[in-house]
Amino acid sequence: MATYAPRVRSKVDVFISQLRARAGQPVNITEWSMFFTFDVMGVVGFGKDFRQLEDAKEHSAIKGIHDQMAMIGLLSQVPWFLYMVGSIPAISGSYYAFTEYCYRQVNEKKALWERTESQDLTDIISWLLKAFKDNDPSAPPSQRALGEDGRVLIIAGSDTTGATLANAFYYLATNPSVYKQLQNHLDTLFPDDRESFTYEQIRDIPYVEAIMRETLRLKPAVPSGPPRVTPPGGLQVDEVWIPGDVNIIVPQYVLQRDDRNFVDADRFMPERWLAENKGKMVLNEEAYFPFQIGQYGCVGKQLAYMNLRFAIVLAALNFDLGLAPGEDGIEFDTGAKDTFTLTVSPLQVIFNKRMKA
Ligand code: HEM
Repeated sequence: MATYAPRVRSKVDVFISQLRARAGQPVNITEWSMFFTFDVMGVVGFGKDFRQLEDAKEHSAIKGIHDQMAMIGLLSQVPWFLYMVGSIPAISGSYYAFTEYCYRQVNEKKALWERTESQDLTDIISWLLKAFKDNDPSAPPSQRALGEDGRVLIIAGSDTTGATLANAFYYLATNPSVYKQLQNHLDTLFPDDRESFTYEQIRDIPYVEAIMRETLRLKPAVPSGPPRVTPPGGLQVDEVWIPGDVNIIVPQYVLQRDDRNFVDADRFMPERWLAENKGKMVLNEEAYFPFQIGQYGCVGKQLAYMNLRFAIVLAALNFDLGLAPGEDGIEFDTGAKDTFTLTVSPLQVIFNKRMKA
């Protein structure tokens, strides 16, 4: 993870400088959050910069993924059908184009390795490629599976983190007292310099952690979670018997908003996660699992946190923010769709440069 920090930081710096250039004007923070997280995943996933932040527009390979997520959301309950549809260009359109793009990146890297015999292990796909070449038992079983891993990596890492960052900005813009408290806290930690801290210095700031946790509790980026299959002998859950080989889901969104698990469960209250309140406000921590748990739990959790920590801390140190005139946030708050990952609506936010205290 430590080797990713400078690359993530350099992308966050572009993100912040673009917000600075648009200070005082409405910014669609959903779009910019996605630019940021897709760019990061391109760089640390493939060693390929999509440069969406620099160009202020969506890369052609990524265009359309969000429309296609609707199809994925619907068909992921029938994985074999999704696989089949995803392979037919005429039906799957830009989803197919993105798949092809990812396969090409993996193939190019593989060819480069074969030509140069140098194995540059600075991005995630290179580790998978190395495992594949070494016939490691953990490796993807075929060239196609390797390409699929590349595709899944980008979608799983970018869409989720981008939606979470946009959600965090929504909560910060609509809860000014929380944002002020965050800024005061960070000002105390970094009184003289708002830019040159290390990742180590921001990786465990309780109020920042609380804001991320609370955002992921109310708006988990994979709201229903992937399906699981019951064991062949069936499964007893309290008084309910589920037969064997049945697909089930345990939706985070529902459990994480249940008053039996969290006091005032529908309200954004980051302070519930602070040590002094947790015992009273988090009634059942086992019901909190935005990254899922167990051996199939998200492999990218720490990378997601790194993106979010850098972006939230730098934004709070550099800007005051609020919803843009004419933006009430209602469509953003209520119109998000469960398309396997969470598809969020545009949100117009104004960032104003902070005066030096
Ligand atoms: C806030 C951000 C994120 C959330 C909420 C999230 C959540 C999840 C969840 C719930 C799963 C399903 C786990 C299971 O099946 O038990 C998952 C899988 C996965 N995540 Fe994340 N994730 C996030 C960010 C990332 C990042 C940054 C990466 C990049 C490395 C990543 C890579 C993956 C991969 C490769 C899988 C496996 C997908 C598969 O098996 O098809 N995720 N994630």
